[in-house]
Amino acid sequence: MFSNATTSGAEPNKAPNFTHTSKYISPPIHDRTNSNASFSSSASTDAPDPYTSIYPDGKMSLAGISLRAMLLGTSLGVSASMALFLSTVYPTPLWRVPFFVASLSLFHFLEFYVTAKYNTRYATVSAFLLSSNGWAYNLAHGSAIVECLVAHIFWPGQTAAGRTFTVTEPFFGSSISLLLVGGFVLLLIGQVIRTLAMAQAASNFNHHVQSQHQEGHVLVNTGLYRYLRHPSYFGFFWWGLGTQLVLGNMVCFVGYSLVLWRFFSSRIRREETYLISFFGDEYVQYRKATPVGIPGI
Ligand SMILES: C[S@@+](CC[C@H](N)C(=O)[O-])C[C@H]1O[C@@H](n2cnc3c(N)ncnc32)[C@H](O)[C@@H]1O
Repeated sequence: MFSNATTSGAEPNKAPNFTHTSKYISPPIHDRTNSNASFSSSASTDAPDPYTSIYPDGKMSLAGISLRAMLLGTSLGVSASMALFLSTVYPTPLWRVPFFVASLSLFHFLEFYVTAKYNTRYATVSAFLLSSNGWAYNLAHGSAIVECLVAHIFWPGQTAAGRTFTVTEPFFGSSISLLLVGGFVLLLIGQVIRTLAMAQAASNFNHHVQSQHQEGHVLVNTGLYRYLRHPSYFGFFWWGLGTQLVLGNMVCFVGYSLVLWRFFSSRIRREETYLISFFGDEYVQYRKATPVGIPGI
């Protein structure tokens, strides 16, 4: 589901170097009052380009961050409104598609927001996790939308979702299915646990698996980490399956289960090899005492 760009343990994440002196470093605030200093198209070549990164590695583009935040916020607002409209005013099972888009928008926004709040030095454009997951991730979500649309257009009333909500049933009709409730619960619990885990691990959390012990990286075994040894993966796994139950997708539910299980199984194996090399017996004992919460891992 994800490409090596995000999953590779070989490449430790590099935080932007704030002390680096380069022509791309932002000028002092008072210089910005001079129209030639930065935001004018006629700025000198030494002035930072407001549309590209003001940081040396190009990843912490403030323009890129604000653009993504605005697009995700817009997508969340529009799709959540559509889901509400299609489930109440004009009831159709297809409310599930905009609901899924709203969940995805919220997920990616929270990835960045929690990083910015609790692990600020890694709050780069890539912290949105929008592009680093690769084509397979986008294909998975695209397939989920297609399955839901195709199932409801060609086999209305025949799918797991369609049996629950026909076009004449209101959103909170009498026949809310266990699958739908289960999907909502998984999605909600998954999102909350993923977000809380990132906040609790704070600077010890990194979207890229670290292969070298960084200064200040300590073993987190309190909070959620006391009960689950990979709570953010636990959250992501169950959130992903929850989305497919809410969509009523049987094919993608099986596909997501297999792909997510394989992904987290191999990622956890690799991550734990590094964690044992960082923390030795302390991690071995922690691993023995603390479950993952994903079946078979
Ligand atoms: C994407 S984060 C995932 C953290 C954890 N696996 C989870 O699911 O919550 C990956 C980084 O977290 C670090 N990490 C994982 N478990 C940790 C722990 N218990 N304490 C400190 N760092 C941890 C790893 O070294 C890796 O660089």
